[in-house]
Amino acid sequence: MFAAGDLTEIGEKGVNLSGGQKALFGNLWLAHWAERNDKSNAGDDTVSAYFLAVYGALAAGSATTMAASMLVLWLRCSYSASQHTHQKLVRGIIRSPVSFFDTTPVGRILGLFGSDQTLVDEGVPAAAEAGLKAVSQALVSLVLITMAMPAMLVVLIPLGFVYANLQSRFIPIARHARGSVNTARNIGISSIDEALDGAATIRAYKRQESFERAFSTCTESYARAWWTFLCPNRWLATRLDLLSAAIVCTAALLQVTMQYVFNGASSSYAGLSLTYALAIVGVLNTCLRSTMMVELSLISVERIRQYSLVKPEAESAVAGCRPTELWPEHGALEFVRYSARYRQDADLVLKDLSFRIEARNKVGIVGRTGAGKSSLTLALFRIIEAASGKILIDGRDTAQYGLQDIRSRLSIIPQDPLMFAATVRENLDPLGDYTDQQIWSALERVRLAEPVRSKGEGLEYGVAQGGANFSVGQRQLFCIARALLKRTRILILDEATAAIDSSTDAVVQETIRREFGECTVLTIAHRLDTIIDSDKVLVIDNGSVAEYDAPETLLADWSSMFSLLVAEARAGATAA
Ligand SMILES: Nc1ncnc2c1ncn2[C@@H]1O[C@H](COP(=O)(O)OP(=O)(O)OP(=O)(O)O)[C@@H](O)[C@H]1O
Repeated sequence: MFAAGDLTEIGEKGVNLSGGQKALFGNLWLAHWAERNDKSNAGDDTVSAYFLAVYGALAAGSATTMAASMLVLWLRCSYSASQHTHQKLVRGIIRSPVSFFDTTPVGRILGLFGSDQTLVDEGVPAAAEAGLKAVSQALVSLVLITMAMPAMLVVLIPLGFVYANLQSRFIPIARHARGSVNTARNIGISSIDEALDGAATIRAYKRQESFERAFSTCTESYARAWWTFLCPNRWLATRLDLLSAAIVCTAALLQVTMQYVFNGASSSYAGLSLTYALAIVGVLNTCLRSTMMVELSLISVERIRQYSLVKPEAESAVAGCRPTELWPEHGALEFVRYSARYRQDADLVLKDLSFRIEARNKVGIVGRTGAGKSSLTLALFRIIEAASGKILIDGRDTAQYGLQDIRSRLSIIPQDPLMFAATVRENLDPLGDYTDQQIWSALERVRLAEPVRSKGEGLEYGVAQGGANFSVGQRQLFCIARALLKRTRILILDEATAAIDSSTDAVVQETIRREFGECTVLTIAHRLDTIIDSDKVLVIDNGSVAEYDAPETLLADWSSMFSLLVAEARAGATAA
Protein backbone atom coordinates (compact mmCIF):
# COMPACT_ATOMS: atom_id res chain seq x y z
CA MET A 1 0.00 0.00 0.00
CA PHE A 2 2.66 2.49 0.95
CA ALA A 3 5.34 1.90 -1.69
CA ALA A 4 7.24 4.81 -3.23
CA GLY A 5 7.58 3.83 -6.88
CA ASP A 6 8.85 7.09 -8.24
CA LEU A 7 12.27 6.64 -6.65
CA THR A 8 12.78 3.34 -8.39
CA GLU A 9 11.63 4.96 -11.60
CA ILE A 10 14.28 7.65 -11.22
CA GLY A 11 16.86 5.04 -10.28
CA GLU A 12 16.07 3.07 -13.43
CA LYS A 13 16.20 6.16 -15.57
CA GLY A 14 19.52 6.94 -13.96
CA VAL A 15 20.86 3.57 -15.07
CA ASN A 16 19.59 4.06 -18.62
CA LEU A 17 21.05 7.49 -18.73
CA SER A 18 24.35 6.28 -17.48
CA GLY A 19 24.47 3.96 -20.50
CA GLY A 20 23.68 6.86 -22.86
CA GLN A 21 26.19 9.12 -21.17
CA LYS A 22 28.90 6.51 -21.41
CA ALA A 23 28.14 6.06 -25.12
CA LEU A 24 28.17 9.77 -25.94
CA PHE A 25 31.90 10.31 -26.57
CA GLY A 26 32.14 6.88 -28.13
CA ASN A 27 29.29 7.72 -30.48
CA LEU A 28 30.92 11.01 -31.42
CA TRP A 29 34.12 9.14 -32.17
CA LEU A 30 32.23 6.58 -34.27
CA ALA A 31 30.58 9.41 -36.23
CA HIS A 32 33.99 10.98 -36.83
CA TRP A 33 35.33 7.59 -37.99
CA ALA A 34 32.38 7.06 -40.36
CA GLU A 35 32.82 10.61 -41.70
CA ARG A 36 36.48 9.94 -42.42
CA ASN A 37 35.73 6.64 -44.12
CA ASP A 38 33.08 8.39 -46.23
CA LYS A 39 35.62 10.95 -47.39
CA SER A 40 38.61 8.67 -47.98
CA ASN A 41 36.53 5.69 -49.11
CA ALA A 42 39.14 3.40 -47.61
CA GLY A 43 39.34 0.79 -44.86
CA ASP A 44 43.10 0.99 -43.99
CA ASP A 45 43.95 -1.50 -41.18
CA THR A 46 46.35 0.85 -39.34
CA VAL A 47 43.77 3.64 -39.33
CA SER A 48 41.07 1.21 -38.12
CA ALA A 49 43.32 0.03 -35.28
CA TYR A 50 43.92 3.67 -34.29
CA PHE A 51 40.18 4.44 -34.24
CA LEU A 52 39.42 1.21 -32.34
CA ALA A 53 42.12 1.93 -29.75
CA VAL A 54 40.78 5.45 -29.12
CA TYR A 55 37.23 4.06 -28.94
CA GLY A 56 38.37 1.46 -26.37
CA ALA A 57 40.22 4.12 -24.35
CA LEU A 58 37.13 6.34 -24.36
CA ALA A 59 34.97 3.44 -23.13
CA ALA A 60 37.48 2.57 -20.38
CA GLY A 61 37.81 6.25 -19.34
CA SER A 62 34.05 6.63 -19.24
CA ALA A 63 33.60 3.47 -17.13
CA THR A 64 36.33 4.59 -14.69
CA THR A 65 34.82 8.08 -14.32
CA MET A 66 31.40 6.54 -13.78
CA ALA A 67 32.66 4.13 -11.09
CA ALA A 68 34.61 6.90 -9.32
CA SER A 69 31.63 9.26 -9.32
CA MET A 70 29.34 6.49 -7.97
CA LEU A 71 31.85 5.70 -5.23
CA VAL A 72 32.10 9.36 -4.21
CA LEU A 73 28.33 9.98 -4.37
CA TRP A 74 27.03 6.81 -2.69
CA LEU A 75 29.82 5.74 -0.38
CA ARG A 76 31.33 9.04 0.63
CA CYS A 77 28.56 11.64 0.47
CA SER A 78 25.31 9.66 0.75
CA TYR A 79 26.46 7.18 3.42
CA SER A 80 27.90 9.77 5.75
CA ALA A 81 24.93 12.13 5.23
CA SER A 82 22.48 9.31 6.09
CA GLN A 83 24.48 8.30 9.13
CA HIS A 84 24.72 11.90 10.34
CA THR A 85 21.01 12.71 9.94
CA HIS A 86 19.92 9.37 11.48
CA GLN A 87 22.16 9.80 14.52
CA LYS A 88 20.94 13.36 15.08
CA LEU A 89 17.31 12.22 14.76
CA VAL A 90 17.74 9.30 17.19
CA ARG A 91 19.50 11.54 19.71
CA GLY A 92 16.90 14.29 19.28
CA ILE A 93 13.90 11.99 19.74
CA ILE A 94 15.34 9.97 22.61
CA ARG A 95 16.25 13.12 24.53
CA SER A 96 12.92 14.86 23.87
CA PRO A 97 10.84 15.74 26.94
CA VAL A 98 7.56 13.97 27.74
CA SER A 99 5.55 16.95 26.37
CA PHE A 100 6.96 16.17 22.92
CA PHE A 101 5.53 12.63 22.99
CA ASP A 102 2.21 13.95 24.31
CA THR A 103 1.84 16.31 21.39
CA THR A 104 3.44 14.32 18.55
CA PRO A 105 1.43 11.46 17.02
CA VAL A 106 3.34 8.18 16.97
CA GLY A 107 2.66 7.86 13.21
CA ARG A 108 4.63 11.04 12.61
CA ILE A 109 7.61 9.73 14.58
CA LEU A 110 7.46 6.40 12.72
CA GLY A 111 7.21 8.36 9.45
CA LEU A 112 10.39 10.25 10.33
CA PHE A 113 12.34 7.03 10.80
CA GLY A 114 10.56 5.33 7.89
CA SER A 115 9.74 7.34 4.80
CA ASP A 116 11.69 10.51 5.64
CA GLN A 117 14.89 8.69 6.51
CA THR A 118 14.46 6.44 3.42
CA LEU A 119 14.27 9.54 1.25
CA VAL A 120 17.48 10.83 2.81
CA ASP A 121 19.16 7.42 2.37
CA GLU A 122 18.02 6.73 -1.17
CA GLY A 123 15.96 9.60 -2.53
CA VAL A 124 18.49 12.42 -2.37
CA PRO A 125 21.45 10.51 -3.88
CA ALA A 126 19.30 8.70 -6.49
CA ALA A 127 17.63 11.94 -7.56
CA ALA A 128 20.91 13.88 -7.47
CA GLU A 129 22.64 11.18 -9.51
CA ALA A 130 19.84 10.98 -12.07
CA GLY A 131 19.56 14.79 -12.17
CA LEU A 132 23.26 15.39 -12.69
CA LYS A 133 23.40 12.80 -15.45
CA ALA A 134 20.25 14.09 -17.10
CA VAL A 135 21.36 17.73 -17.00
CA SER A 136 24.79 16.90 -18.41
CA GLN A 137 23.29 14.69 -21.10
CA ALA A 138 20.68 17.32 -21.97
CA LEU A 139 23.43 19.93 -22.35
CA VAL A 140 25.61 17.62 -24.45
CA SER A 141 22.63 16.61 -26.62
CA LEU A 142 21.67 20.24 -27.20
CA VAL A 143 25.26 21.21 -28.02
CA LEU A 144 25.54 18.25 -30.38
CA ILE A 145 22.26 18.98 -32.14
CA THR A 146 23.21 22.66 -32.47
CA MET A 147 26.70 21.78 -33.78
CA ALA A 148 25.21 19.54 -36.44
CA MET A 149 22.49 22.06 -37.30
CA PRO A 150 23.06 25.61 -35.98
CA ALA A 151 19.65 26.59 -37.35
CA MET A 152 18.08 24.44 -34.61
CA LEU A 153 18.85 27.27 -32.18
CA VAL A 154 15.90 29.19 -33.61
CA VAL A 155 13.61 26.40 -32.38
CA LEU A 156 15.49 25.33 -29.26
CA ILE A 157 15.52 28.76 -27.57
CA PRO A 158 11.70 29.23 -27.59
CA LEU A 159 11.23 25.56 -26.63
CA GLY A 160 13.57 26.19 -23.70
CA PHE A 161 11.15 28.85 -22.44
CA VAL A 162 8.21 26.46 -22.86
CA TYR A 163 10.16 23.84 -20.85
CA ALA A 164 10.94 26.35 -18.09
CA ASN A 165 7.25 27.27 -17.97
CA LEU A 166 6.25 23.59 -17.64
CA GLN A 167 8.77 23.14 -14.87
CA SER A 168 7.58 26.16 -12.90
CA ARG A 169 3.97 24.89 -13.07
CA PHE A 170 4.66 21.20 -12.44
CA ILE A 171 7.03 21.30 -9.46
CA PRO A 172 4.85 23.21 -6.94
CA ILE A 173 1.78 21.07 -7.75
CA ALA A 174 3.71 17.80 -7.59
CA ARG A 175 5.42 18.88 -4.35
CA HIS A 176 2.09 19.65 -2.74
CA ALA A 177 0.58 16.37 -3.96
CA ARG A 178 3.57 14.47 -2.65
CA GLY A 179 3.13 16.14 0.77
CA SER A 180 -0.49 14.89 0.83
CA VAL A 181 0.73 11.35 0.01
CA ASN A 182 3.12 11.48 2.98
CA THR A 183 0.44 12.80 5.34
CA ALA A 184 -2.07 10.14 4.24
CA ARG A 185 0.59 7.45 4.70
CA ASN A 186 1.46 8.62 8.22
CA ILE A 187 -2.22 8.61 9.22
CA GLY A 188 -2.48 5.05 7.85
CA ILE A 189 0.57 3.94 9.83
CA SER A 190 -0.85 5.55 13.01
CA SER A 191 -4.12 3.71 12.55
CA ILE A 192 -2.34 0.34 12.08
CA ASP A 193 -0.22 1.04 15.15
CA GLU A 194 -3.27 1.95 17.22
CA ALA A 195 -5.16 -1.18 16.11
CA LEU A 196 -2.17 -3.43 16.90
CA ASP A 197 -1.76 -1.87 20.34
CA GLY A 198 -5.41 -2.26 21.19
CA ALA A 199 -6.08 -5.56 19.36
CA ALA A 200 -7.25 -7.36 22.52
CA THR A 201 -9.60 -4.52 23.54
CA ILE A 202 -10.97 -4.17 20.00
CA ARG A 203 -11.82 -7.90 19.91
CA ALA A 204 -13.22 -7.88 23.45
CA TYR A 205 -15.65 -5.09 22.55
CA LYS A 206 -16.30 -6.53 19.05
CA ARG A 207 -15.22 -3.30 17.36
CA GLN A 208 -13.36 -5.01 14.48
CA GLU A 209 -15.78 -3.69 11.87
CA SER A 210 -15.45 -0.05 12.84
CA PHE A 211 -11.64 -0.37 12.83
CA GLU A 212 -11.77 -2.10 9.43
CA ARG A 213 -13.90 0.79 8.16
CA ALA A 214 -11.49 3.34 9.61
CA PHE A 215 -8.56 1.54 7.98
CA SER A 216 -10.40 1.40 4.61
CA THR A 217 -10.96 5.15 4.87
CA CYS A 218 -7.23 5.64 5.46
CA THR A 219 -6.38 3.39 2.50
CA GLU A 220 -8.81 5.30 0.28
CA SER A 221 -7.36 8.65 1.36
CA TYR A 222 -3.92 7.31 0.56
CA ALA A 223 -5.04 6.01 -2.86
CA ARG A 224 -6.72 9.36 -3.58
CA ALA A 225 -3.59 11.27 -2.60
CA TRP A 226 -1.45 8.94 -4.73
CA TRP A 227 -3.79 9.42 -7.69
CA THR A 228 -3.57 13.20 -7.25
CA PHE A 229 0.19 12.81 -7.37
CA LEU A 230 0.06 10.69 -10.55
CA CYS A 231 -2.17 13.15 -12.47
CA PRO A 232 0.36 16.01 -12.75
CA ASN A 233 2.91 13.41 -13.81
CA ARG A 234 0.69 12.31 -16.71
CA TRP A 235 0.05 15.99 -17.53
CA LEU A 236 3.77 16.58 -17.70
CA ALA A 237 4.51 13.41 -19.70
CA THR A 238 2.08 14.45 -22.47
CA ARG A 239 3.59 17.92 -22.77
CA LEU A 240 7.14 16.63 -22.77
CA ASP A 241 6.22 14.16 -25.52
CA LEU A 242 4.87 17.05 -27.60
CA LEU A 243 8.01 19.08 -26.92
CA SER A 244 10.20 16.20 -27.95
CA ALA A 245 8.13 15.59 -31.12
CA ALA A 246 8.60 19.29 -32.01
CA ILE A 247 12.40 19.00 -31.59
CA VAL A 248 12.65 15.75 -33.60
CA CYS A 249 10.40 17.04 -36.41
CA THR A 250 12.32 20.29 -36.70
CA ALA A 251 15.66 18.46 -36.64
CA ALA A 252 14.50 16.03 -39.34
CA LEU A 253 13.07 18.81 -41.53
CA LEU A 254 16.25 20.86 -41.22
CA GLN A 255 18.35 17.80 -42.08
CA VAL A 256 16.35 17.11 -45.21
CA THR A 257 16.39 20.79 -46.21
CA MET A 258 20.17 21.02 -45.77
CA GLN A 259 20.77 17.75 -47.58
CA TYR A 260 18.63 18.43 -50.60
CA VAL A 261 18.54 22.23 -50.86
CA PHE A 262 22.06 23.11 -49.74
CA ASN A 263 23.62 19.69 -50.20
CA GLY A 264 25.81 20.39 -47.15
CA ALA A 265 24.96 18.02 -44.31
CA SER A 266 27.23 15.30 -42.95
CA SER A 267 25.15 12.09 -42.85
CA SER A 268 27.01 10.56 -39.87
CA TYR A 269 26.64 13.67 -37.65
CA ALA A 270 23.08 14.17 -38.89
CA GLY A 271 22.23 10.59 -37.81
CA LEU A 272 23.83 11.13 -34.44
CA SER A 273 22.05 14.42 -33.78
CA LEU A 274 18.69 12.86 -34.73
CA THR A 275 19.32 9.97 -32.32
CA TYR A 276 19.96 12.45 -29.51
CA ALA A 277 16.94 14.52 -30.48
CA LEU A 278 14.82 11.37 -30.20
CA ALA A 279 16.21 10.59 -26.75
CA ILE A 280 15.81 14.12 -25.44
CA VAL A 281 12.26 13.57 -24.10
CA GLY A 282 13.53 11.02 -21.59
CA VAL A 283 16.38 13.31 -20.61
CA LEU A 284 14.12 16.34 -20.10
CA ASN A 285 11.62 14.22 -18.17
CA THR A 286 14.35 12.94 -15.86
CA CYS A 287 15.68 16.49 -15.37
CA LEU A 288 12.28 17.65 -14.16
CA ARG A 289 11.48 14.62 -12.02
CA SER A 290 14.84 14.53 -10.38
CA THR A 291 14.70 18.27 -9.62
CA MET A 292 11.34 17.63 -7.99
CA MET A 293 12.60 14.57 -6.13
CA VAL A 294 15.63 16.46 -4.84
CA GLU A 295 13.29 19.21 -3.59
CA LEU A 296 10.94 16.67 -1.97
CA SER A 297 13.78 14.74 -0.39
CA LEU A 298 15.16 17.98 0.98
CA ILE A 299 11.78 18.58 2.67
CA SER A 300 12.40 15.30 4.52
CA VAL A 301 15.90 16.46 5.41
CA GLU A 302 14.41 19.70 6.75
CA ARG A 303 11.75 17.81 8.73
CA ILE A 304 14.38 15.51 10.27
CA ARG A 305 16.47 18.57 11.14
CA GLN A 306 13.49 20.20 12.86
CA TYR A 307 12.82 17.12 15.00
CA SER A 308 16.52 16.77 15.80
CA LEU A 309 16.42 20.29 17.23
CA VAL A 310 13.47 19.75 19.63
CA LYS A 311 14.46 21.27 22.98
CA PRO A 312 15.88 18.28 24.86
CA GLU A 313 15.57 17.28 28.50
CA ALA A 314 18.23 18.57 30.89
CA GLU A 315 21.82 17.26 30.61
CA SER A 316 22.34 13.67 31.75
CA ALA A 317 25.28 14.79 33.93
CA VAL A 318 26.32 18.30 34.94
CA ALA A 319 30.09 18.73 34.79
CA GLY A 320 31.44 19.93 38.13
CA CYS A 321 28.24 19.06 39.98
CA ARG A 322 28.07 15.29 40.33
CA PRO A 323 26.68 13.55 43.42
CA THR A 324 29.03 11.25 45.33
CA GLU A 325 28.99 7.50 44.63
CA LEU A 326 27.07 6.87 47.89
CA TRP A 327 24.47 9.68 47.55
CA PRO A 328 21.77 9.51 48.84
CA GLU A 329 23.29 7.98 51.97
CA HIS A 330 20.06 8.16 54.01
CA GLY A 331 17.14 8.59 51.62
CA ALA A 332 15.33 11.54 53.25
CA LEU A 333 13.02 13.31 50.80
CA GLU A 334 11.50 16.78 50.92
CA PHE A 335 9.17 18.67 48.58
CA VAL A 336 9.43 22.44 49.12
CA ARG A 337 6.53 24.49 47.65
CA TYR A 338 6.81 22.31 44.58
CA SER A 339 4.58 22.86 41.52
CA ALA A 340 4.76 21.23 38.08
CA ARG A 341 2.89 21.03 34.79
CA TYR A 342 3.18 18.73 31.76
CA ARG A 343 3.52 21.47 29.16
CA GLN A 344 4.38 25.14 29.12
CA ASP A 345 0.82 26.23 28.32
CA ALA A 346 -0.97 23.59 30.48
CA ASP A 347 -2.47 23.89 33.98
CA LEU A 348 -0.45 22.94 37.05
CA VAL A 349 -0.95 19.26 37.97
CA LEU A 350 1.08 19.49 41.20
CA LYS A 351 0.40 22.61 43.22
CA ASP A 352 2.58 24.02 45.93
CA LEU A 353 3.42 20.64 47.54
CA SER A 354 5.33 20.79 50.80
CA PHE A 355 6.07 17.68 52.88
CA ARG A 356 9.04 15.79 54.27
CA ILE A 357 9.64 12.04 54.28
CA GLU A 358 12.24 10.90 56.81
CA ALA A 359 14.94 8.41 55.84
CA ARG A 360 13.81 4.74 55.88
CA ASN A 361 10.16 5.75 56.29
CA LYS A 362 7.43 3.81 54.45
CA VAL A 363 4.89 6.25 53.05
CA GLY A 364 1.66 5.40 51.29
CA ILE A 365 0.40 7.89 48.68
CA VAL A 366 -3.34 7.84 48.06
CA GLY A 367 -5.90 9.99 46.30
CA ARG A 368 -8.72 9.79 43.79
CA THR A 369 -8.10 9.08 40.11
CA GLY A 370 -6.39 12.06 38.47
CA ALA A 371 -5.33 13.53 41.82
CA GLY A 372 -1.65 13.64 40.78
CA LYS A 373 -0.10 10.52 42.37
CA SER A 374 1.72 9.32 39.22
CA SER A 375 2.72 12.90 38.39
CA LEU A 376 4.50 13.01 41.76
CA THR A 377 6.58 10.00 40.70
CA LEU A 378 7.37 11.63 37.36
CA ALA A 379 8.45 14.75 39.24
CA LEU A 380 10.88 12.70 41.38
CA PHE A 381 12.50 11.27 38.24
CA ARG A 382 12.40 14.75 36.66
CA ILE A 383 10.37 13.44 33.73
CA ILE A 384 8.32 16.55 34.36
CA GLU A 385 10.29 19.55 35.60
CA ALA A 386 9.45 22.00 38.39
CA ALA A 387 7.44 25.08 37.50
CA SER A 388 8.43 26.41 40.94
CA GLY A 389 9.79 25.06 44.23
CA LYS A 390 12.26 22.19 44.65
CA ILE A 391 12.75 18.57 45.63
CA LEU A 392 15.51 17.82 48.13
CA ILE A 393 17.03 14.38 48.59
CA ASP A 394 19.21 14.18 51.70
CA GLY A 395 19.14 17.98 51.74
CA ARG A 396 20.42 18.37 48.13
CA ASP A 397 18.32 20.08 45.45
CA THR A 398 17.81 17.47 42.71
CA ALA A 399 17.59 20.22 40.07
CA GLN A 400 21.32 20.88 40.33
CA TYR A 401 22.29 17.38 39.15
CA GLY A 402 22.09 15.80 35.72
CA LEU A 403 19.14 13.55 34.87
CA GLN A 404 21.18 10.34 34.73
CA ASP A 405 22.68 11.13 38.13
CA ILE A 406 19.19 11.51 39.64
CA ARG A 407 17.47 8.64 37.86
CA SER A 408 20.22 6.13 38.60
CA ARG A 409 19.84 6.81 42.34
CA LEU A 410 16.11 6.00 42.46
CA SER A 411 14.31 2.71 41.80
CA ILE A 412 10.76 2.25 40.60
CA ILE A 413 8.45 -0.70 40.29
CA PRO A 414 5.91 0.62 37.81
CA GLN A 415 2.26 -0.31 37.56
CA ASP A 416 2.89 -1.91 34.18
CA PRO A 417 6.25 -3.64 34.69
CA LEU A 418 8.40 -3.24 31.62
CA MET A 419 10.50 -6.04 30.15
CA PHE A 420 12.40 -6.03 26.86
CA ALA A 421 12.66 -8.69 24.18
CA ALA A 422 16.14 -9.75 25.33
CA THR A 423 17.70 -12.31 27.68
CA VAL A 424 16.91 -12.46 31.40
CA ARG A 425 20.42 -11.17 32.09
CA GLU A 426 20.02 -8.16 29.73
CA ASN A 427 16.67 -7.37 31.33
CA LEU A 428 18.14 -7.30 34.81
CA ASP A 429 21.52 -5.81 33.99
CA PRO A 430 21.39 -4.01 30.62
CA LEU A 431 24.76 -2.29 31.14
CA GLY A 432 26.61 -5.44 32.24
CA ASP A 433 27.52 -3.99 35.67
CA TYR A 434 26.92 -7.12 37.81
CA THR A 435 28.29 -10.64 38.04
CA ASP A 436 26.21 -13.78 37.41
CA GLN A 437 26.39 -14.50 41.13
CA GLN A 438 24.90 -11.10 42.02
CA ILE A 439 22.11 -11.55 39.46
CA TRP A 440 21.25 -15.07 40.72
CA SER A 441 21.30 -13.81 44.31
CA ALA A 442 18.80 -11.04 43.39
CA LEU A 443 16.61 -13.65 41.65
CA GLU A 444 16.78 -15.94 44.71
CA ARG A 445 15.68 -13.10 46.99
CA VAL A 446 12.58 -12.39 44.90
CA ARG A 447 11.90 -16.15 44.50
CA LEU A 448 12.38 -16.08 40.74
CA ALA A 449 15.51 -18.23 40.60
CA GLU A 450 13.55 -21.47 40.36
CA PRO A 451 11.19 -20.37 37.56
CA VAL A 452 14.17 -19.03 35.56
CA ARG A 453 16.25 -22.21 36.17
CA SER A 454 13.35 -24.38 35.09
CA LYS A 455 13.47 -22.81 31.60
CA GLY A 456 16.77 -24.61 31.05
CA GLU A 457 18.82 -21.72 29.64
CA GLY A 458 19.43 -19.88 32.91
CA LEU A 459 20.21 -16.17 32.52
CA GLU A 460 20.36 -16.58 28.73
CA TYR A 461 16.65 -17.46 28.58
CA GLY A 462 14.92 -15.15 26.07
CA VAL A 463 12.19 -12.85 27.37
CA ALA A 464 9.40 -12.29 24.81
CA GLN A 465 8.26 -8.82 23.68
CA GLY A 466 6.81 -7.00 26.73
CA GLY A 467 7.68 -9.99 28.96
CA ALA A 468 4.74 -11.99 27.58
CA ASN A 469 6.28 -15.34 28.64
CA PHE A 470 6.16 -14.31 32.32
CA SER A 471 3.09 -13.50 34.44
CA VAL A 472 2.40 -9.91 35.56
CA GLY A 473 3.37 -10.84 39.12
CA GLN A 474 6.66 -12.37 37.92
CA ARG A 475 7.36 -9.26 35.84
CA GLN A 476 6.92 -7.16 38.98
CA LEU A 477 9.28 -9.46 40.84
CA PHE A 478 11.81 -8.92 38.00
CA CYS A 479 11.46 -5.16 38.58
CA ILE A 480 12.09 -5.73 42.30
CA ALA A 481 15.18 -7.79 41.39
CA ARG A 482 16.40 -4.87 39.26
CA ALA A 483 15.90 -2.53 42.22
CA LEU A 484 17.78 -4.97 44.49
CA LEU A 485 20.73 -5.01 42.08
CA LYS A 486 20.78 -1.22 41.93
CA ARG A 487 20.75 -1.00 45.77
CA THR A 488 19.26 2.49 45.83
CA ARG A 489 18.09 4.17 49.03
CA ILE A 490 14.73 5.26 47.63
CA LEU A 491 12.15 2.92 46.13
CA ILE A 492 8.88 3.96 44.49
CA LEU A 493 6.08 1.47 43.96
CA ASP A 494 3.50 2.82 41.53
CA GLU A 495 0.33 0.86 42.28
CA ALA A 496 2.56 -2.17 42.01
CA THR A 497 -0.02 -4.52 43.36
CA ALA A 498 -2.99 -3.29 41.33
CA ALA A 499 -2.84 -5.93 38.62
CA ILE A 500 -1.98 -9.14 40.47
CA ASP A 501 -3.80 -11.77 42.53
CA SER A 502 -3.65 -11.68 46.32
CA SER A 503 -1.18 -14.60 46.77
CA THR A 504 1.36 -13.04 44.37
CA ASP A 505 0.61 -9.70 46.03
CA ALA A 506 1.54 -11.24 49.38
CA VAL A 507 4.87 -12.47 47.93
CA VAL A 508 5.58 -9.02 46.46
CA GLN A 509 4.70 -7.23 49.71
CA GLU A 510 6.67 -9.65 51.84
CA THR A 511 9.72 -9.35 49.52
CA ILE A 512 9.56 -5.56 49.62
CA ARG A 513 9.27 -5.50 53.41
CA ARG A 514 12.14 -7.95 53.83
CA GLU A 515 14.51 -6.57 51.20
CA PHE A 516 13.88 -2.83 51.44
CA GLY A 517 13.70 -2.42 55.23
CA GLU A 518 16.63 0.03 55.10
CA CYS A 519 15.17 2.08 52.24
CA THR A 520 12.69 4.91 51.99
CA VAL A 521 9.67 3.39 50.24
CA LEU A 522 6.90 5.44 48.61
CA THR A 523 3.88 3.33 47.67
CA ILE A 524 1.19 4.70 45.38
CA ALA A 525 -1.61 2.45 46.52
CA HIS A 526 -4.84 1.22 45.00
CA ARG A 527 -5.39 -1.43 47.67
CA LEU A 528 -5.44 0.68 50.80
CA ASP A 529 -4.75 -2.37 53.01
CA THR A 530 -1.20 -2.55 51.59
CA ILE A 531 -0.31 0.83 53.11
CA ILE A 532 -2.29 0.66 56.32
CA ASP A 533 0.87 -0.30 58.24
CA SER A 534 2.97 2.50 56.65
CA ASP A 535 4.72 5.08 58.81
CA LYS A 536 2.70 7.83 57.17
CA VAL A 537 0.02 8.34 54.54
CA LEU A 538 0.05 11.23 52.07
CA VAL A 539 -3.37 12.06 50.66
CA ILE A 540 -3.22 14.03 47.42
CA ASP A 541 -6.26 15.90 46.20
CA ASN A 542 -6.35 17.85 42.95
CA GLY A 543 -2.55 18.15 42.89
CA SER A 544 -2.22 19.46 46.48
CA VAL A 545 -1.42 17.82 49.80
CA ALA A 546 -4.77 17.22 51.52
CA GLU A 547 -3.52 15.18 54.49
CA TYR A 548 -0.15 13.87 55.68
CA ASP A 549 0.04 11.91 58.90
CA ALA A 550 0.26 8.46 60.46
CA PRO A 551 -2.53 6.17 59.17
CA GLU A 552 -3.91 5.57 62.69
CA THR A 553 -4.17 9.34 63.29
CA LEU A 554 -5.97 9.86 59.98
CA LEU A 555 -8.30 6.90 60.62
CA ALA A 556 -9.09 8.20 64.11
CA ASP A 557 -10.67 11.26 62.47
CA TRP A 558 -13.76 9.85 60.75
CA SER A 559 -14.13 13.08 58.68
CA SER A 560 -10.63 12.81 57.19
CA MET A 561 -10.30 12.18 53.47
CA PHE A 562 -8.29 9.02 54.16
CA SER A 563 -11.10 7.60 56.36
CA LEU A 564 -13.51 8.40 53.54
CA LEU A 565 -11.34 6.61 50.95
CA VAL A 566 -10.95 3.56 53.23
CA ALA A 567 -14.72 3.48 53.85
CA GLU A 568 -15.38 3.69 50.08
CA ALA A 569 -12.85 0.91 49.41
CA ARG A 570 -14.48 -1.35 52.05
CA ALA A 571 -17.96 -0.64 50.71
CA GLY A 572 -16.71 -1.47 47.20
CA ALA A 573 -15.14 -4.75 48.43
CA THR A 574 -18.36 -5.76 50.25
CA ALA A 575 -20.48 -5.00 47.18
CA ALA A 576 -18.15 -7.07 44.99
N1 LIG B 1 0.88 13.31 29.86
C1 LIG B 1 0.03 14.18 30.39
N2 LIG B 1 -0.18 15.38 29.79
C2 LIG B 1 -1.01 16.28 30.34
N3 LIG B 1 -1.70 16.09 31.47
C3 LIG B 1 -1.54 14.91 32.11
C4 LIG B 1 -0.68 13.89 31.59
N4 LIG B 1 -0.73 12.83 32.45
C5 LIG B 1 -1.58 13.17 33.43
N5 LIG B 1 -2.07 14.41 33.22
C6 LIG B 1 -2.99 15.14 34.09
O1 LIG B 1 -2.39 15.27 35.36
C7 LIG B 1 -3.35 15.11 36.37
C8 LIG B 1 -2.84 14.07 37.37
O2 LIG B 1 -2.73 12.82 36.70
P1 LIG B 1 -2.02 11.57 37.36
O3 LIG B 1 -1.85 10.52 36.33
O4 LIG B 1 -0.82 12.04 38.08
O5 LIG B 1 -3.13 11.12 38.41
P2 LIG B 1 -3.18 9.83 39.33
O6 LIG B 1 -3.55 10.31 40.68
O7 LIG B 1 -1.92 9.06 39.21
O8 LIG B 1 -4.38 9.05 38.65
P3 LIG B 1 -4.60 7.44 38.60
O9 LIG B 1 -4.85 6.99 40.00
O10 LIG B 1 -5.83 7.32 37.78
O11 LIG B 1 -3.40 6.85 37.97
C9 LIG B 1 -4.66 14.70 35.71
O12 LIG B 1 -5.49 15.85 35.65
C10 LIG B 1 -4.26 14.31 34.32
O13 LIG B 1 -5.26 14.70 33.39
